[in-house]
Parts: sequence; structure tokens; C-alpha cells
Amino acid sequence: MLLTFALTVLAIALSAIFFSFKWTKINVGEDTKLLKLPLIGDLHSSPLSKPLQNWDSWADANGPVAITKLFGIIPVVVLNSYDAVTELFSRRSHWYSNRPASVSMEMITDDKPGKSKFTLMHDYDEHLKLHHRILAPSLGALGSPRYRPLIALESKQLLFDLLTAVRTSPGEISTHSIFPLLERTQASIILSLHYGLRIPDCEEKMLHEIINIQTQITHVAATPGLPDLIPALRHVPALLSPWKRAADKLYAAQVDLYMRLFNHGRQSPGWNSTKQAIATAENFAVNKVPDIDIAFNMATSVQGGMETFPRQLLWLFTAALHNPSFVTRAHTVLDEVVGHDRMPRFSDRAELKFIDAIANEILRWRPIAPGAIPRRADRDDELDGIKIKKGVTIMANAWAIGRDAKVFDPALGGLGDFVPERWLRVDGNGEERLVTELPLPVFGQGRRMCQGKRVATDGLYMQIASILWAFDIKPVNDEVVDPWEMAVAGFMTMPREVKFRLEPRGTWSTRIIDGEGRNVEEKVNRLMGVVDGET
Ligand code: HEM
Repeated sequence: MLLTFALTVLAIALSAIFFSFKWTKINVGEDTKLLKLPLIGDLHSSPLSKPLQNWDSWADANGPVAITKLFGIIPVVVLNSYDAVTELFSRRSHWYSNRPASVSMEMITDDKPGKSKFTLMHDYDEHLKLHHRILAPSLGALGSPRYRPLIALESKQLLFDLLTAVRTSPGEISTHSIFPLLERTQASIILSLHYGLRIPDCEEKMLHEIINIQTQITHVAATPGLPDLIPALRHVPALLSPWKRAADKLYAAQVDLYMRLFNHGRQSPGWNSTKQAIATAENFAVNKVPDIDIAFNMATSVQGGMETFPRQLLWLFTAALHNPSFVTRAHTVLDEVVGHDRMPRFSDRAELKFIDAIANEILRWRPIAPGAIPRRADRDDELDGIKIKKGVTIMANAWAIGRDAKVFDPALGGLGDFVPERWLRVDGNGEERLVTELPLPVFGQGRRMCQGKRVATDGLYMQIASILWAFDIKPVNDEVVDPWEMAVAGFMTMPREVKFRLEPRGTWSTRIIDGEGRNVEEKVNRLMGVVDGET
């Protein structure tokens, strides 16, 4: 009891110091050092509205492996080159496949150190391997193509929703106003496939319930709290600990939501990832996997797919306003391959390499998680003469790796510029091919890399092809867009609000969208194996 009391007093004192420090920093003006990005924080002194502006010069000055101290106390190793990240996360993956300890993430899933129910934060042990195995049949090379028909149908509704927005309030189109439409599209794809749960419109109550929980979790993951600084605080009982009370409340809300979703998946007609996960767990696990464990495994995947994708796609509009020449080329290619009588399809993909080149360039140029999701070193090590201490946090700088001149040839276009052509090569037969050997660092690397990469790249192909087939993206009043302007959301960066004009490319495109973009629900139900009249 005495220990508890002492800890609480210490915590309150530290909390006061911590928050007064944060408050003072935040109120000193735009261009001073501020807490902006998780981990990257204020290391590189960029202005608040352009949080990555000085990140390139910081990485250049500090070399491929940089050791820095967050708040002057917490050491962080930043990997700024593809060679460095490949050496540690792929070749030495045995010691670099765990996340830094996150007491808060363990508290909000009511679990022990390294055992967060959230797959993303769990240590790489037999249990996590089982989680990966459970997801693989849905998200891996064999499973992910199942998503394509659904991605294609939801992209049709996306065009219909965008057209409706243009018709109802043409002057209001902006990255902020269309974000909910992109968010609905991705949520519907991911939730239909995980639980057989379609999201027909942006107002759907369940959509907002899920987003609300996800936002709270990302906030906890990206903003270390006092129990992360003083792990013993996790043992203070709820009665005395505001952190424990808040964590218990969030855990209870998650259990309630994830179990409802899990049961929906189990009971829905037709195939979905929940049913697949239950079957895989029965086949491979030595002991029965508790439902709650599978429910959190699904929820991690859902959050991975929903939070990232729409923010990444939003950069398409900024890129188009900043560098319209690629849109002109995309229109020419789409007109040749798809024409004006139908929407783009997955079967066009081999001839629409330029669309995949645009998708890859968006992921390279503006990786939404510029510092990826951090790892921890599990032994004392050394790289390029830099000593890495066991337990230290390691960050793969996806932003810098996408600008690594040893990997991406600057002769094909400035590495800070948006140049989709760098992803195309003419082979020995004179055929243009998509370059697949270059890395996409935004998905991470090694054993903990993104499990949903295929679903994400398939979605980008189809949604970019559909949007550019249907619309022209033009500036309002010749306004010049500054692509350095970004907002920070958890571990992610997204474009600041930009107004633009979304112009249908012709009556042919509006006619087809009006015809095919309505009543997607019925087709999705058929696809998902829902008998007419049932849901
Ligand atoms: C543009 C879209 C996406 C981006 C940028 C992205 C990015 C990431 C990153 C950076 C990681 C951590 C990688 C590492 O530590 O090396 C990750 C992990 C993960 N992602 Fe994604 N992701 C995307 C889409 C998706 C989708 C569509 C799904 C599923 C449907 C998904 C599921 C997951 C899962 C389950 C993990 C956890 C892997 C682990 O910790 O072992 N992601 N993602």
C-alpha cells in the first residue's frame, strides 16, 4: 500500500513536469521546436505546418544509421538507407522483429509485457506466428485475390459518391470533403471481407463506432503515457490509477465491439476472413484459440487496412494538382485500354502498368507512415561502426529510404519529385514493364512487414484507375499546391486541406457511373453469398 502511494505521488509529480513541458513547448510559436510526429518529434526542427520539410537534410547530415535522443533522453536509432534496414530487419531479423515495449498498449488489451492482444504490438513468438498464419489465407498471395471483385464493386460506388458530391456542391470539393468517401470505400471492402459486413454509406453507425475506437488506440500507440515511462504504474489498482481506469474502459469497449464483429462474421452467410481464421486456428493451433484472441487478430488487420489506405490515397489529389502531367498520360492510357464504354477492371491491369506506377510512386513520394512502426533491438549490436544497445528503439525511415539514391536512380527524376515513370522500364523485347524489384518502404520489411500489402496495392490500382478514368483533377483559381503541407494523425501524415475541381471527363463517364455505381449493394450481397432478402 505504501509502495502504491509512493508510486502515485511520484507519478503525479512526473506527470505535472511532463505536461507543463509539453504545454510550454506547444505555445511558443510556429517555427520553434514542437512535438509533432511520434518518435521523429522535433528532431529536425521543421515548421509545424510542414512537419517533414527538413527531414531530408536531417537524414543526409546524419548518415545511414543515426543515433539520436528523443527529448534529450530516450535513445532512438534511425535507419536512413535501404541497405541498413535490409541488414537489420531482414538479415538480422531474429533480433529486430519485436516492437518497443508499450505498457499502455498492453494495458488497453489487458495483457502482460510483450503479449498485447493487438497483433501489431505483440512480440514475435509462437503466438504471433499463429496470428500471422491465421491472417495469411485471407491476406497472402493466394487469399488476397478474393478481395478483387469486391474492390472493383466498391470502387464503382466510390465514383458514384464522388459524382454525387460534385453535383450537389461543386465548390466544396476538397481533400477534407472527399476523405469520408474514400474512408467508406475502404472500410466497406475490409469489413465485408473480414466479417461479411458492408458499409453502404458514410453515416453508418457501425463505421463511426469502429473509427472512434481505432482513433483512441492509435492515440495510445503514438503518444506514450506515464505508465510507459514508469512501467511499475501498470500495477497500481484502478481505484488509485487514472491510467488503469482509462485503459480498462478502452479494453472493455474493444472487447464489446470486436466480439460483436467476430460473431457477425461467424454467422454471416458466405466466406469471410473470420470464418477462415476460425478454421485455420482449429487446424494449426495445439490448444483451442480463444474467440477473443481471434477477434483481436481480426481487429488489428481491420485497423491496419482502414486507417492507412484512405490517407495514402488522398495524396493522389495533391500529386495531381502539383504535377498534372502524369494525369494527362494516365488519361491517354486509360482511353486506349479501357475506352469510354465501361469502367476499368482488374483484367486490364497488365496493360495499365502506368496506373500501378502511379500507385507505387504515391507510396514512395508520400509514405503515410514516414517512420513506419518502430522495432526494438534484442541484443547489443553494431552496424556501420555505430553501436546499438539491446532494448533500444529502431525506426526505419521510410521517407529517407524512398529517397535512397543507391536504390532509386535520380537520373530518372529528382527523388523529391513525383515521377511515376521511375517504376517503368523497357525490357530486351522493347516491352514496357512495371519495376517490381524496387522496395516500397512504407510497408516495412522483414518478418513484421505489413500483412495487407497485396490488398493495399490491389486497392490502390483499382481506385486510382477508376478515379482518373472518370475525372479530371484541376486547381481552383490556378492555386498552387504546396505538397509539403501536411497534417499529422497518430503515426501518419496526410495532406493539409486543399480545395480542387473534380470534373467528369465527359457525358460518357457520368452515364456509366450513374448506371453502374448505383445499387452496388445487391451485387455485393450476391458476391458475398448473401441470399436475396437476407443480410
Ligand atoms: C496503404 C496501406 C497500408 C500501409 C501504408 C500499411 C503499413 C503498415 C506498416 C508500416 C506496418 C508495420 C510494418 C513493420 O513493422 O515492418 C503494417 C503492419 C500491418 N498491416 Fe499494414 N499497411 C497498409 C494496409 C494494410 C491492409 C489493407 C491490411 C489488412 C487488410 C494491413 C494489415 C496489417 C497487419 C495485420 C500488420 C501487422 C503485422 C505485424 O505486426 O506483424 N495493412 N502495415
